[in-house]
Amino acid sequence: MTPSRTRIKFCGLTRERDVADAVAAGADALGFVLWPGSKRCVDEARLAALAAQVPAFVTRVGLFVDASPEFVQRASRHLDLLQFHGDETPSFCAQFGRPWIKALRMRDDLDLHAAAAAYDGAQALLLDAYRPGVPGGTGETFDWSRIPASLAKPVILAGGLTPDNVAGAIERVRPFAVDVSGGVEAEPGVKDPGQLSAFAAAVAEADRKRPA
Ligand SMILES: O=C(O)c1ccccc1NCC(=O)[C@H](O)[C@H](O)COP(=O)(O)O
Repeated sequence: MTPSRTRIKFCGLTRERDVADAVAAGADALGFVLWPGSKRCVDEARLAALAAQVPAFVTRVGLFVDASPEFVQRASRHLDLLQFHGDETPSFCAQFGRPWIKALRMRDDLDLHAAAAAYDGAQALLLDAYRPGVPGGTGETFDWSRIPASLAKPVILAGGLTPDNVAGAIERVRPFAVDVSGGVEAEPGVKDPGQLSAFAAAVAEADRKRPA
């Protein structure tokens, strides 16, 4: 499938004003980190408040890192899509009967074709940088040439994207969507409205230059 435009997911939102700014900038999806080890973590009450502010047709994504099934189940009341960022198995991810995606950290030995086959129930694979001991939000890029031109699942490209490098990433990878957290922040968990708009503008510009 060749999408007509690159979707945008802004991740790690913690504040109402950032949700409003991200939607105004043109977000297709907003990510809420539900892992207590993150500076961007929101608790269930914050999640409920932020999720209630998201308009129709903008996807509310919850990020989990090896969470308990009970927690995922409870949080999913406020979510449209589940994103699993830890060592969750395909059957763990599928047990909630909700749409889900799997984040894969690009360790040197990761076989993407095998992962796409294993996680065949996923709606997409989110490819992120690998740093030992850090499940996500590293602010680091990885070698995009490792992503095959054709994969059995749509690719969401993440890891160290910024308004300055996202156009090159789109040109190189042609992902279904791009995901950014640190590259549009003033500090962890605090988005910068100018960076959100600049990122969305860079994506739109890259799409305009994309061959038909
Ligand atoms: O952002 C976090 O703190 C985080 C913690 C644990 C798991 C995932 C986390 N973020 C996941 C994301 O989807 C980020 O957007 C993605 O890793 C890219 O982050 P960045 O490199 O900062 O753009």
